Amino acid sequence: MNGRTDRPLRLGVNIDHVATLRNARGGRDPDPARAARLAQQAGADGITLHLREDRRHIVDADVPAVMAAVTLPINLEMAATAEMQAIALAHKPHAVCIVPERREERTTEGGLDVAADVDRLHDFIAPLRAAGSRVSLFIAPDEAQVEAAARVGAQVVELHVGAYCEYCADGDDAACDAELRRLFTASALAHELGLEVHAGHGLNFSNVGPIAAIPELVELNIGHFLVGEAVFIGLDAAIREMRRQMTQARM
Ligand SMILES: CC(=O)[C@@H](O)[C@H](O)COP(=O)(O)O
Ligand SMILES: NCC(=O)COP(=O)(O)O
Repeated sequence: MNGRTDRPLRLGVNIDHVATLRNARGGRDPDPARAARLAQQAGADGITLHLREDRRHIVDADVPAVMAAVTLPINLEMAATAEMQAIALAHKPHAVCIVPERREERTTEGGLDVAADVDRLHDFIAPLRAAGSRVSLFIAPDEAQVEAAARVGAQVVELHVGAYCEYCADGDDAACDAELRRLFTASALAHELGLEVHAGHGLNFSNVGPIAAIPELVELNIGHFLVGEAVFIGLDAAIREMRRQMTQARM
């Protein structure tokens, strides 16, 4: 699998888990808006934040605070609910990424089942697009889901790379390679259908290279690892190193 491409690859820094740490104690520190500012200074191309229905990390007030803190494009991740749609329409972020959510899950476990919800998602997306947000769907690298994403009017798909990251971490090379192939195939199909292709979830310094080499990808969203790594080397250094590895993988 050769990923040689001239297409630039953006890094969206997800600051959710700065809020996780803040919420562990209550109060204001550490401040996700400050993290977003620092990410911008370190060379991030965008800021991602996920306003979960249970507000376990990002809370409503973080959305305007982060938007005011940076000039970068904001990618608001959210479930396809009426409450979240109203919030997105009030703030009009650059991008809205619709993700599946279950309260019991520890983190986003899988992709959105777009194929099973075509009519509802079509109607849900239309006002977001009309308000000027680019609409992205967070999906598994599955051809039926990519085709459904194109049908419902999404402009972008973000491929969930969590399974690939887990197989690689477990040392299951066969499953890791098979998942990587699925990601290459889904990316090529999405691009062919006119969708912009992003990827994210669980990326770190050990697994980002093969993903960054997928030629159709134009954006990676990375958060949990970068916030964790910030404890050891600082957020600025963690973001710069991730950028370096992404660029290297692209060459
Ligand atoms: C959808 C997604 O992948 C991200 O939002 C990220 O994983 C951080 O949020 P959670 O850890 O709450 O899923
Ligand atoms: N959509 C994926 C994202 O924003 C970051 O995921 P993670 O790096 O926090 O797992």
